[in-house]
Parts: sequence; C-alpha cells; structure tokens
Amino acid sequence: MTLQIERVSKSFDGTSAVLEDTSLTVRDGEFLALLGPSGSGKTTLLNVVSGLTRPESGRLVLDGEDITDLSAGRRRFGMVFQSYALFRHMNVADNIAFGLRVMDRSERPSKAERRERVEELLAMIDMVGFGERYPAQLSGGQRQRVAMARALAIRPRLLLLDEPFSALDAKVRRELRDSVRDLQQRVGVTTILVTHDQAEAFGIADRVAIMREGSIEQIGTPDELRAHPASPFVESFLNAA
Ligand SMILES: Nc1ncnc2c1ncn2[C@@H]1O[C@H](COP(=O)(O)OP(=O)(O)OP(=O)(O)O)[C@@H](O)[C@H]1O
Repeated sequence: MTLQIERVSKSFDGTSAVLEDTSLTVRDGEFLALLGPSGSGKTTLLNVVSGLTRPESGRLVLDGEDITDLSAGRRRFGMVFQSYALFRHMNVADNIAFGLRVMDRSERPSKAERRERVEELLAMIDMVGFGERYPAQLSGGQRQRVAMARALAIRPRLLLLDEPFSALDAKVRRELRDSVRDLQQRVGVTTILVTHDQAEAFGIADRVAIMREGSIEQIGTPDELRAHPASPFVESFLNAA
C-alpha cells in the first residue's frame, strides 16, 4: 500500500498550527520513521493517519483511495503504541484475536480460522505455547510482541507504531527492534514508526523523515541523511544524538 499525505494542516484550540501543509509519501512496503524533537508534530501526524485526529485541511490517499473521511475503525490499520496496553483480563490468544472477533460479520473469520491465525502469529513472534498466559505473566518485551501480533492479526493495510519500545530497557529494546523489522519484512506491510530516538530510527527504517515544527524538513535513507543533511537544523539534530 502506498500512502500519500497531501498538504495536511491541524491546529488545536489556542495553539498555532501543529501541522501546516504537511506532505509525505510512504511507499509500498517501506518502513518509514518519523523522527524529530519533542513537540515537532510526529504523533499528531500519526494520529491524522490513523483517523484518531481529523485534519482541518488536506487529504490522505491510500493506493488511490481517498480515506480522509473514513473513520479510524474502517481504515483497517494496525497500531502499536507505548501506552496501548494489552487487555489484562484476556489471555494472549484472545488478545491477538481481538481485532478479528470485532470485525463486521461479513468479513469476520470463523472460529477455526481465528484459532489458526493466532497460532500462526504466535509462531511468528516466537511465542508458541504462550496463548493461555495472561499479560501479567509476560515480560515487557513479550507484551510488545503480543501487541505486534494483535496489530498484524487483521492483516492491516498499514502498520502504525508510536514509540513502541520506549518503556523497555536498552537490551530488550534492541532485540525487539530487530524482531519488529523482521516481522514487518516478512509480512510486507507498509509501516510508519514515530520516534525521537535517532539510533532507533536509523537502525530500523528504510527511510527517515525528519520533522521540525510540523513540517518534513528532510526525508531520505539513513545514509543519505548522514551524508547530505539538507539544512543546519538536520545537521545539528543528527549531531546532537
Ligand atoms: N490534543 C491536543 N491539544 C492541544 N495541543 C496538542 C494536542 N496534541 C498535541 N498538541 C500540541 O501539538 C504539538 C505537537 O505535539 P505532538 O505530540 O504531535 O509532537 P511530537 O513530535 O509527537 O512530540 P513528542 O516526541 O514529545 O511526543 C505540541 O506542541 C503539543 O503540545
């Protein structure tokens, strides 16, 4: 899926524009990181993409379909947020199957298909045999892997990740980063990651978009950005990390 974000603007009551004519194309199958200082608008842009926030103007086009007015639920996007906790009262298998159970009847897979999909996903995240456990019985890294599996279960058209590793310690974070990248490549889903951590963005993404005050200051592969920072802002932001 290719996502075109076209001249999106958003302001909140009493604030100047958080996004102003922001445009960006995310290519089919790519892993794109939105990187920038705190307050640069990364999460707001991701929320516009997810449908949680309505932009005042601009358009979102997914493989030629205008999805600007489509509700979040109908976009069929997978989401993993730092704070998007698992359901504590549901075991791992039920957590993963959640998005499938709440699908419209016409699209909802049968119980047997759901069970099969859960097993496939447990294998993918290296957690075969964990289906009956509850979130409290898992490590932080395992919980985030389950959250990934839950997001992927619905075969999302886009995968949106907002600082999904930030609550974890450095070692787990690295391991999880590698397994998320690996999963994303196997599934081939177009993915947007929000992070303020340069090492994370450069370590995982095909391309990185550097945001500054609601605009995309520069976009490129990690090598391109390192070799040719387009502005003093990008240069000092990258050097500061
Ligand atoms: N619901 C809201 N109401 C009012 N202002 C908001 C709201 N959401 C975000 N903002 C403001 O918009 C600006 C951009 O916030 P946003 O969370 O998108 O930035 P960010 O780059 O993701 O930052 P961080 O890395 O700190 O999460 C900030 O100045 C923030 O205070």
